[in-house]
Amino acid sequence: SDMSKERRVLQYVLQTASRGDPDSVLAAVDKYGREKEWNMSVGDEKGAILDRFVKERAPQTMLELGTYMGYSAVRMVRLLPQGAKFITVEVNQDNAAVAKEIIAFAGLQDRIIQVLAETAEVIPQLKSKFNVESFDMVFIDHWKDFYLRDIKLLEQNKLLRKGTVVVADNIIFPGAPDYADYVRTCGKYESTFHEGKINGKKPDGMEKSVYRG
Ligand SMILES: Nc1ncnc2c1ncn2CCCCCNC(=O)c1cc(-c2ccc(F)cc2)cc(O)c1O
Ligand SMILES: [Mg+2]
Repeated sequence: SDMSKERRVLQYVLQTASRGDPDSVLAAVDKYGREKEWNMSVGDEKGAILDRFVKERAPQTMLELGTYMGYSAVRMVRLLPQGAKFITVEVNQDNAAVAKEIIAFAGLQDRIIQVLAETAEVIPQLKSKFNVESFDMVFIDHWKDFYLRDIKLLEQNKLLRKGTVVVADNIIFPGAPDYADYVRTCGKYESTFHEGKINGKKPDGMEKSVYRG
């Protein structure tokens, strides 16, 4: 069978980006998405907003739900201090394999822990298996109808603390209305919406929710 779209993106990155240069890897994924085939990575418009959140929080421990091809992992880890712990969870084996190669090409493999699992299974194991006390920052970008279930799992497993910044992609499209309603009204978060288009045209945005502890 011919290769998947994700494999075509990987091939383009390997052929056009510079090994060990995360910015060139991000630029290659964005360029392929603009000129050849769109892909559901967070992209450069919302990515720039994410950059700002990471720089402001300077997290020592970070969790990502939904690795996909590793674009947002490369994007965020390139801004983290050397000793920071970054864990990213992906359920799709093929996409996780593509992500592993993209992350390695960017030279960030020693700074990213990739986990192949359903989020609901791994969240309760993070403290014991990955020696995590709590997260300074979380990026949620997996199945939209799992966002609410998983932020409640993070709360129940005491993985959030006062000041943890939880960022969720796709609040408008494909949409996570139950999640948005929860973080905005439950009283446990200081929540703000940050608009960012998909592929320069489709209205979307990310919710930034700071846990009150
Ligand atoms: N560890 C785990 N546990 C559970 N599910 C897990 C998982 N790891 C992965 N998944 C499964 C995630 C599947 C991808 C989720 N993302 C999306 O579905 C997504 C779709 C769009 C989109 C936009 C315009 C369109 F026209 C069409 C689609 C944009 C985005 O930014 C998206 O993030
Ligand atoms: Mg997304």
